[in-house]
Amino acid sequence: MTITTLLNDPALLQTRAYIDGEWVAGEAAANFAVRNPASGDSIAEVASCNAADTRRAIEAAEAALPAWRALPAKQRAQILRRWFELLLQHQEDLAQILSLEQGKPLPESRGEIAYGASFIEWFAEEAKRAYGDVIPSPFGDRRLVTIKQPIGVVAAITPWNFPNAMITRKVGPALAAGCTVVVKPAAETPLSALALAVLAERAGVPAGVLNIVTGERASEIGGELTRHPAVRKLSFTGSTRIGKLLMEQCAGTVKKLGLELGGNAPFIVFDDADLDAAVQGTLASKFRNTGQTCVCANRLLVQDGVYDAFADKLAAAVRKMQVGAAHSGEVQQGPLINEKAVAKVAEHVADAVSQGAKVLTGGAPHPLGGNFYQPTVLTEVSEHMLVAHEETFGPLAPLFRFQDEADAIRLANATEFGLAAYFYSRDVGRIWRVAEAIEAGMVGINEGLISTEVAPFGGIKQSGLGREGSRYGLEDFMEIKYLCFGGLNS
Ligand SMILES: NC(=O)c1ccc[n+]([C@@H]2O[C@H](COP(=O)([O-])OP(=O)(O)OC[C@H]3O[C@@H](n4cnc5c(N)ncnc54)[C@H](O)[C@@H]3O)[C@@H](O)[C@H]2O)c1
Ligand SMILES: O=C[C@H](O)CS(=O)(=O)O
Repeated sequence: MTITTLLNDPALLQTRAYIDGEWVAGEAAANFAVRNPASGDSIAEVASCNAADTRRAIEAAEAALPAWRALPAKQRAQILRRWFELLLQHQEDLAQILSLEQGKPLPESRGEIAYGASFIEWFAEEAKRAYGDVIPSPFGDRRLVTIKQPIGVVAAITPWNFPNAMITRKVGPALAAGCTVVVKPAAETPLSALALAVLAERAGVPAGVLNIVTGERASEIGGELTRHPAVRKLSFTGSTRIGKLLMEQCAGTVKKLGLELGGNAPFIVFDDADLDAAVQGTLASKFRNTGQTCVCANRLLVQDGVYDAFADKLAAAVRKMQVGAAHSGEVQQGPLINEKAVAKVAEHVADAVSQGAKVLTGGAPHPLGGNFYQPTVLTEVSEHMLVAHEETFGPLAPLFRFQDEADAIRLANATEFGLAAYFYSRDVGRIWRVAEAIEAGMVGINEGLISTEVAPFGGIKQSGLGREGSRYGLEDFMEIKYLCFGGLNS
């Protein structure tokens, strides 16, 4: 299947990098292959950029900054609005591209395109609300105000698991604030990023305001983005390991940081929970994107009295899930992104079983082979197992037992991560006690799907810094300037 036969608008399939409003092959005129994770087939050959190309992109963003930041916010908002409308008009094509290069089922890809577009819509509106302050002056001869100004050139480095939304969740507020951006998408999924740039160009985003630097040499490109003095902020979404590395690299030029990192979400089922609702919440939270989201339930903590009933209900629901390639028909679980991801799931299952866990369903690679793994439920899992401390990032639901509320909170918080957490209870006192005690940036209460553009997305502890989306998201791309007007009595 060739990708262009799937598209209504084949021009959305770009394979060159986008620098200073030009589609370029890159200095070395080299390419790298983008592959379909369901089959391993090459989908396209994409420009492989190097440090020199990255410098050119940063210089283009720097040159475009004065005019873009000087544009009245309402005009920036109008351009973002047009981009949002184009994203929705081309939702099907963008979803086809996304499913082919990332593997998620088409309904999930359509959902991601709508979710990604919602950030552009939201920040088109927020652009016009970057308010300052008038501060009551303690001085008779002075007046005090603050104004908000864009941080400047932003570098954005994004992951493969949401190759559309993780870019718009950064570029939306950055452009709304008056910043210009250089994006380095994951080498696994550059086509979605390039398609976003095609539509941004059509929407009227000026040359140099948005740049897409594609390539498989992440450390070379990232080295330039994190050390170049013209870059004033790095916005990174990815693993905690790489986030820490990039933090260190940014220190030399004291860049502002936005970090959306790894997770290890607890999903707590109390004995007063609606078990059917908890099962649906688990399917939504644990198995979305075949378990490859940062906010996936990673540990299911189930109170002793309902453990067996919940385990049986969950296993029955998981067994019904269809596994297959996105374009093979109606499936709920796709392939993992690569064989390394499959190996990690297999390692977590083998480690747990070797220490006494039981396989209730799944527990082995899928008969389809390749990057497909059976959706799996393990019982009798304990906190000494790898799956208790590491983010699995795959279709594995490990069930831990707990006795009481204090035990649940202790287990839930026994991690260096603090991105998302979930719990099911119908006791209002318990809900408030647990919601306040749990160490996470976002908490789903009787709900497994919590992400939306209107709410602050982000974590605490080693899950990151800052928030994306919501009314807070624009602040993360702005500086506050304090103005003191003196001499009023002279
Ligand atoms: N908190 C969030 O919002 C969020 C969202 C999605 C994914 N994640 C996390 O990301 C991880 C999975 O995504 P991943 O495998 O793409 O993560 P990753 O950290 O390996 O890669 C993320 C991005 O960083 C780039 N990168 C890798 N090494 C680099 C280097 N040395 N210098 C510069 N760039 C480099 C990659 O090319 C990619 O673009 C998981 O831990 C997941 O929890 C977090
Ligand atoms: O995994 C990355 C995304 O942030 C997940 S979500 O779609 O924003 O919940």
